[in-house]
Amino acid sequence: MGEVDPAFIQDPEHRPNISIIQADGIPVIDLSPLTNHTVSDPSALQGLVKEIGSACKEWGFFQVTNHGVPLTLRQRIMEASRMFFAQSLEEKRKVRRDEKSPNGYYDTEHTKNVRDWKEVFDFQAKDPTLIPVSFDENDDRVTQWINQSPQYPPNFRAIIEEYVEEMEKLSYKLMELIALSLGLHPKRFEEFFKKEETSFIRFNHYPPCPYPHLTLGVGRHKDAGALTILAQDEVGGLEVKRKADQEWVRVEPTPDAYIINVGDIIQVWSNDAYESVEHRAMVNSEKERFSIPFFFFPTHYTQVKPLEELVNERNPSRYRPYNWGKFLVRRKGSNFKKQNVENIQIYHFKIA
Ligand SMILES: O=C(O)CCC(=O)C(=O)O
Ligand SMILES: [Fe+2]
Repeated sequence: MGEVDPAFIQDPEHRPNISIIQADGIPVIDLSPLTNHTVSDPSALQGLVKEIGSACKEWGFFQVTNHGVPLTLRQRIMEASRMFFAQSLEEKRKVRRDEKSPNGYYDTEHTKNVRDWKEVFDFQAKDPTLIPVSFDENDDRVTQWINQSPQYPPNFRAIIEEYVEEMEKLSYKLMELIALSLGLHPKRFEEFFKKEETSFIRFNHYPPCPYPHLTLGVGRHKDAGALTILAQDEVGGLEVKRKADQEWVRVEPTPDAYIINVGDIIQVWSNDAYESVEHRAMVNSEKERFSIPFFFFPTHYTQVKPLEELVNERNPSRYRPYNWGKFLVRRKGSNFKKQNVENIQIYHFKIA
């Protein structure tokens, strides 16, 4: 093995610590009260809502069990992902993304301008997805992002579509619980997503890496959307920055659980009551690893700002409104290739 390409090397202060701390305490929340009661009967859900609220406040991350997503579907999609990535680079590049059409395969993603040790396949939940042409505030034109259909495995697209439907169902349930935990109407968030959400699903493949002390599968970052629902395989590697002491702690794989995290949009909607937490993925020198995050994103025309019910004179709004579609377009462009400027972040909209 030759020298590592410098594009992959993390600055010394961001390199992974090989002697990891086990995450004690990422809450595991049993969602079975949801299947036994409907959210229209909030009293039956009080305990659950409280657990969700504390997890969002104290960790920004939690795992859910009894979530209703069939295990067989999860196994099928994991297997399909393995089959897709096992193909030659030439085959995968037939469904490659480019700057204009950001869905499909690529292996050159950068997080904070350092290259990630991974390859990826992205697929929009809605096909087509409506999105602004550019991040220029004065440009009102809207375009469509469409999906690419890999030829192999043959039923990949159908499995993805079935799985995305389950991810959407779970996202809506979680948003209802989060709304209740903030004292809001359970359907408060629905209008931001219905029909024209910009959500997407990502297939991550982290090949074995001979330099696990220098590189990361995904560098430290916060998720920009509302919620992320992550399936990770049994290898493990996800690390979360624990709010209590700012230490990196590992989230151990749990076979049938999903890992949920609050994204930047919930941080803004809740006016910082719930914070989006930094996380990253380690690579492994021996084993390859697969993960599948679903990013629940609102409609492109959503103006993201703290909810009126959650601000008052004593707790004034901490953010200026921003347009989600413009934010997303700008973000996608900068993840695609190394740039010399910092990525757009929600703190750019923070009211000092
Ligand atoms: O693979 C993982 O465990 C995390 C991936 C992630 O954080 C992301 O894709 O945003
Ligand atoms: Fe992430």
